[in-house]
Amino acid sequence: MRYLTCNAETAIATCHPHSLKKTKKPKSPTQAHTVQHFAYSDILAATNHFSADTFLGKGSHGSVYKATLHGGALIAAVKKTKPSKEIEILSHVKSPRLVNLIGFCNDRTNNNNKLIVVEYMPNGSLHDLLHSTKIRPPGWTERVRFAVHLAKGIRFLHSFEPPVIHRDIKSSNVLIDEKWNARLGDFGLAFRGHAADSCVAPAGTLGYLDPCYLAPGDLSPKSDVFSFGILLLEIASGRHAIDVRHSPPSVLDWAVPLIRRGDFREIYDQRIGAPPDMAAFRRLVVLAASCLRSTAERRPTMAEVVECLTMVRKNFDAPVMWRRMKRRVVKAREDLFPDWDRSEESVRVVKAGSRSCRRNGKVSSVSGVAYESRPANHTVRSRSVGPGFFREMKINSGLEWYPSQIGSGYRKVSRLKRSRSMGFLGHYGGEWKTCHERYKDTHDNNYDTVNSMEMELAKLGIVDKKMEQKMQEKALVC
Ligand SMILES: Nc1ncnc2c1ncn2[C@@H]1O[C@H](COP(=O)(O)OP(=O)(O)OP(=O)(O)O)[C@@H](O)[C@H]1O
Repeated sequence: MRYLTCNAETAIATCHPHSLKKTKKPKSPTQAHTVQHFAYSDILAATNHFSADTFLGKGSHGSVYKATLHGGALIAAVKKTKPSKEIEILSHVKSPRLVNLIGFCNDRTNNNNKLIVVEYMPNGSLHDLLHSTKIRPPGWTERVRFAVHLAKGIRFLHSFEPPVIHRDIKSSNVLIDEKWNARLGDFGLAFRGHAADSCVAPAGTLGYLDPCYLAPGDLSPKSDVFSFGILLLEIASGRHAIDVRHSPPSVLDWAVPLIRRGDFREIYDQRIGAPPDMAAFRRLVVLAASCLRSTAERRPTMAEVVECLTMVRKNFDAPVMWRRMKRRVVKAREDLFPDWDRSEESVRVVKAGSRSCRRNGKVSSVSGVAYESRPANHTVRSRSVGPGFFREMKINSGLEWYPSQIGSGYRKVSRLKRSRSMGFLGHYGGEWKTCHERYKDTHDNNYDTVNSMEMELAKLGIVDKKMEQKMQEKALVC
């Protein structure tokens, strides 16, 4: 993809070179941080004379190389940059959500140019992750996580007074660090100032460029919001911003009518299957559509985008959290009671009550899906359960035998007090016992609440703080 205007000299704003001031105290230091001035000979040595084995990639301004500096203590990326405000801007902004500047060096091959040394991102770009056919595309949790990281990075830039406007938000400028966090890089087109100060030609990348940004005076942080909206659609659908193999080629023209019609299932990336929470996915793409509104003023601010995405992320994470919690509790119980007869075990997890379930007259506090881990020779199944099932369970409080409604044989169930409750029954000493009862027997402790077991596990460090809080909220039934 090419820049609409890629003459960096004209594209970079130089109108107001006053220092940056932040309106809100940021989490990370924002004062001009130490920028190292490297000797050209050091860069040559660090990149092995810009050899092919240190080559990382090629952009429209030149190649990027991996550099090993300070005797191996610092790994960085070195790239050529045209005369621009990139170094000045980057030296004032530093955040874990950005590819930060380490230093620079005068380019001996062209005195007008500089080589900039930035943090090395070992896991490539978001563009490669989403579109490469050689690797497995990232799953939903990762995608939403990347979107939140990126939104926070842009919010950070916009929170300056005057704001920093990136102007080139796209998946190839989002790089992934060693901890698999997404960071925004390439500030070659970045501008700081207000629209009125802008005297530079509109610039950006086709497919991501705000249609409202036609003249220098049109520039605003909302142009970044628009590009971020395109990127959100790219993350959700796995489609390129512009792909001539599709009709319409633009992800915007394809997805927005589908969102308007409520055809959300058409949008998600089919390569990774349906999102774990369709309602959260709907919120994600509706947020993308609001970032793409044709009137810039009607688009949300990046602070609002972060708020919305954070909520979406919680919904996406919830099913994963539950699976992880179930695994941890099972493992913890196995560690504590090695003699537990797993083949006789019955595990029931009931997920959160859905609105449709309530509407259908099913049990109000329990959803329609139950997951069961059956005795060893049975496979794990899920099925819908109606009100009758739970009515009976309410009457028969405590532990009861229940005829199996799927397959043959009997299973043990525990009383379900609340939605999202989970019960474990084990066969021990000829009796069915909950892990809580078993624990009481073993340790002769007087535990009076169903949460005590989990609290104990937390004390042992088996369950982390977050999990502990979650379990207290949800009151596991043992
Ligand atoms: N800090 C970095 N760490 C690791 N790899 C990097 C880093 N910066 C860039 N790269 C790699 O180099 C490639 C080229 O980067 P560059 O920013 O010059 O261009 P681009 O963003 O791909 O395209 P354009 O210049 O058109 O915006 C990237 O795709 C990426 O794979």
